[in-house]
Amino acid sequence: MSAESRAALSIRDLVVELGPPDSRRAVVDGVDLDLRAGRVHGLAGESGSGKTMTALAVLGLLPTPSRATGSILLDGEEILGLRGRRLSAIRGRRVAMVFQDPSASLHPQLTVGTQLTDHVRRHLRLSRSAARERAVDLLTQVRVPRPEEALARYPHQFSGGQRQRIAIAVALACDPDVLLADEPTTALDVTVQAGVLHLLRDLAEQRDLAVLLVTHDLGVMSAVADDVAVMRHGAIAEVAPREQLFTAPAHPYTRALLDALPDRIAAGAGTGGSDTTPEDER
Ligand SMILES: Nc1ncnc2c1ncn2[C@@H]1O[C@H](COP(=O)(O)OP(=O)(O)OP(=O)(O)O)[C@@H](O)[C@H]1O
Repeated sequence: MSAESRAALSIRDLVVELGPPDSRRAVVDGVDLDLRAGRVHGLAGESGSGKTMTALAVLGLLPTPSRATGSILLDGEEILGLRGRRLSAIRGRRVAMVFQDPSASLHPQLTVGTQLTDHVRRHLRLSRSAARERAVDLLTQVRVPRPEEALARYPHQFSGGQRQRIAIAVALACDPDVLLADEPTTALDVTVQAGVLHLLRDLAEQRDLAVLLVTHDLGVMSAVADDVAVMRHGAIAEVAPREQLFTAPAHPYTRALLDALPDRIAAGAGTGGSDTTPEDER
């Protein structure tokens, strides 16, 4: 625990090894990371550095065969190694995840309304009308235009940016404390990326949500992350507040990553964007 508020999620000495016991390979090798309520924590690093495996370990979603050791505390409670009902009680309810491809979280043959209301009715035991009200409220929060009408539509009837907003609404349906977002804007047009990133930033603040934003793109970090951890070869090379990381990187690897960025981003200008849904996402 630090002098500040206790971390919503605290990862210590996480080691993830993939493969059968006789040929295990460590892809995460001693990661320490604290996620705090109301903040966006960036996890950057090149492809294959172990960012996704770190996030998947939190939710017990690692590929098999694999082994994860260390500690992952959710509000002080150990969740690494949980299985069955104890894991289900956490996955999607207290810790939720959105992926690069929103289709991974959305059922193509169910309306948005059904997906949102089924989820909250099952987990929160709400009446049909209360669940519908909550679904409209969630779609409003993620800034999907005309939320009442959106409930009756199917995922393919929305643009990629809107689909990702809907996937975020589904992830937030049970009011989790922690949201893991793995490359949530990588598949989107540059013009709509900024809107989704700013949405994550606002949701963290408004809902007191701890967000882990996994991306290989430091430009994305410069737009929204409060703190940035840089990962390399399965370990954290450096963690720092965004400003500090961009202006005075301590680790040579971070400096090399920053040197490879266009000047506009390295200066901390970010990817721009606004708080509203851009017209071309509608
Ligand atoms: N299903 C899998 N089976 C075996 N090895 C895997 C599997 N998924 C990932 N790996 C390996 O684990 C290592 C870490 O991968 P991980 O996906 O965590 O990296 P990453 O930093 O998220 O990269 P990227 O940005 O490319 O997703 C890589 O060497 C990768 O090849």
